[in-house]
Amino acid sequence: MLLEIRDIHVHYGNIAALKGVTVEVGEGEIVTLIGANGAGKTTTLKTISGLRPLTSGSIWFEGRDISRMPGHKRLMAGIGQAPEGRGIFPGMSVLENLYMGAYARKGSVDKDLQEVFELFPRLAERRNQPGGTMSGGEQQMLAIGRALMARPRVLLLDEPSMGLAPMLIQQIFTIIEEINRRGTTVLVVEQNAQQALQLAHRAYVLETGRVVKSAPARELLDDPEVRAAYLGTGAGAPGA
Ligand SMILES: Nc1ncnc2c1ncn2[C@@H]1O[C@H](COP(=O)(O)OP(=O)(O)OP(=O)(O)O)[C@@H](O)[C@H]1O
Repeated sequence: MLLEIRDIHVHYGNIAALKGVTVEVGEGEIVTLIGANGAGKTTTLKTISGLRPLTSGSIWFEGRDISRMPGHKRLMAGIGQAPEGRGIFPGMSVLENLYMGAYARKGSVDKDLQEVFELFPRLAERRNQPGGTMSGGEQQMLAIGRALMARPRVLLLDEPSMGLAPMLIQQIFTIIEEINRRGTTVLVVEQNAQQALQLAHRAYVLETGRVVKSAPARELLDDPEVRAAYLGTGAGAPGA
């Protein structure tokens, strides 16, 4: 396994946000975590990238226990994240934002910049525009592009579809597929379960800090409980 999250418990003060979450991500896979608001999806990603400490359990990356490794070292080790709510630098240009993504890296970044511009032609067109004046969808592209500049082995994506129009959601998911096809492993957290399950190879369903199901994504698309709870197409719904 490239990334293994083993039975992690995470607290905010006295509140248990994760109560024993186990997730595995194999090399080359797209894995998705789906679940309702507050299920613990964002907390899981933040714990993997080192933004939240563990109470117990462990995280393994390329066979190494990284549970206590500081966040910046995890980034350098190959764990890249595009955070929820974009998190780009609003006063910096698109190009500067992209260069910031590569700050912890050695070597030339020209090839990576070229690849990001290939994936997101819109960023190339607007390379000199301040990041903060880009549209919501463009900022999402910029956040993903910036994360790719670090050349991650696994890319953590937090709700890439959030706040986007349906056409743009489709576009972002197609690009994530392409990023994966070019060799990057992806762990994506989504409320948009339908799209996420169509994109991913495998999926985990989180409920109040626990994994309640894990299966090939296609199977969950046909699972009556998942359809009722997350796809709005359960028994009695049109098309069920
Ligand atoms: N900074 C915080 N302080 C206290 N509690 C928090 C904090 N961040 C998250 N929580 C709590 O931890 C639990 C898990 O939250 P988390 O953000 O991981 O859920 P989520 O599945 O990503 O939800 P959403 O889809 O709404 O983003 C929730 O009960 C939330 O209220």
